[in-house]
Amino acid sequence: MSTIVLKNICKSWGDTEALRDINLSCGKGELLVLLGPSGCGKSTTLRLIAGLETPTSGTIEIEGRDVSNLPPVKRNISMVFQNYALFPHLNVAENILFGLKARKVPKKERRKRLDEAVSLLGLSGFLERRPAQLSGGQRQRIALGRAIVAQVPVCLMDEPLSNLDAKLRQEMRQEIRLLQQRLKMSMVYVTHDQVEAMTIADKIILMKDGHIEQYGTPEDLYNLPATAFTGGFIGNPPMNILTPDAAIFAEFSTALFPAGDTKPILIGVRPEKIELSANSNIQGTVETVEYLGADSLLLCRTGDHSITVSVKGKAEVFPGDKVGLIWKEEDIHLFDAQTGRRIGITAGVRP
Ligand SMILES: Nc1ncnc2c1ncn2[C@@H]1O[C@H](COP(=O)(O)OP(=O)(O)OP(=O)(O)O)[C@@H](O)[C@H]1O
Repeated sequence: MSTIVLKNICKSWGDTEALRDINLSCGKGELLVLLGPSGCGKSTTLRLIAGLETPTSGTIEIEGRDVSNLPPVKRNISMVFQNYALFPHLNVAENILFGLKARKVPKKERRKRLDEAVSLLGLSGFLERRPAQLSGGQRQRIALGRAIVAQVPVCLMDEPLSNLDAKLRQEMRQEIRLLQQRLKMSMVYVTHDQVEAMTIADKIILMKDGHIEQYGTPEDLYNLPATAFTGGFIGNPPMNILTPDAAIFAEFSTALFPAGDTKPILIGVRPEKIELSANSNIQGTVETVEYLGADSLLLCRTGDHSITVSVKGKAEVFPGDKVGLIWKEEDIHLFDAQTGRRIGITAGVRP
């Protein structure tokens, strides 16, 4: 059974249409990531689930109840914000327990839940400190502590790691994932960072301009992007999206030009599927080389395109070098140039 269900949700402010006909569900114990570029409507969707905004139309169900008209406190959810929303004058223990006190949970029960959260999060040495005396990662743990002691089945997270440095973000996202699994929480997690989404999600909802572009597992979005936008958003670095030129058609005539069909297309090729080859019609000039340790990223100019190529190890090429580029037919993703929609189910095959 789904814990959270949104049906036909629309949200506008005056002329600004933030969300258009959003339908989604988050299964019990599932971590659902809302992903997309700035302004696509992720936070609005989360705030609607939390009850911090009201939909213009549509309904929201949590654990089988229609909560569309209920205030946040009646929705049985916890929420973790980007800025942690901690009280500066309260110490760690008081911050964690604030919500429970407000809900008049008995003192003994509060103590028990605090002890559990503190040991789960490794905060035992810090209980007397105030937020200003803690690092960003420790503050984020307090915000998580609050969500844990609430002991509610649904937790909403709005960009919870964006104030942390890259290394801490990586550690904390694993911590959040482990906690979510251990406590069997249903979680909706907002981020604009596709690496974060790919690494922690059971399912991803990729949003664009107030609608859902694609819904699926991280593997679905990586292997079978439904649109050129998804291809260009998922992957690190993202897929190259190219308008085929004469050289690409010459190299891949059978895959791209089935009998008589001349509909304008785009092709998508992942940087890690491209190889350097002396025997290719697709010739380019290396513009930049970035050595990352395990692999190197090359930016190559070919005709009107800049193509990103990911090469294992240290690439023995330099800016200005002429290179040939090649990839396998089955690694080509075809998209309709007008709609951006994927053509065919299997990459490289047209219907
Ligand atoms: N209170 C508001 N009044 C008017 N427009 C709003 C309001 N809140 C959000 N919007 C608009 O709704 C759209 C979606 O905003 P939202 O904050 O949900 O996007 P987002 O995907 O979370 O972006 P970001 O990653 O930058 O936080 C934007 O165009 C935004 O300007």
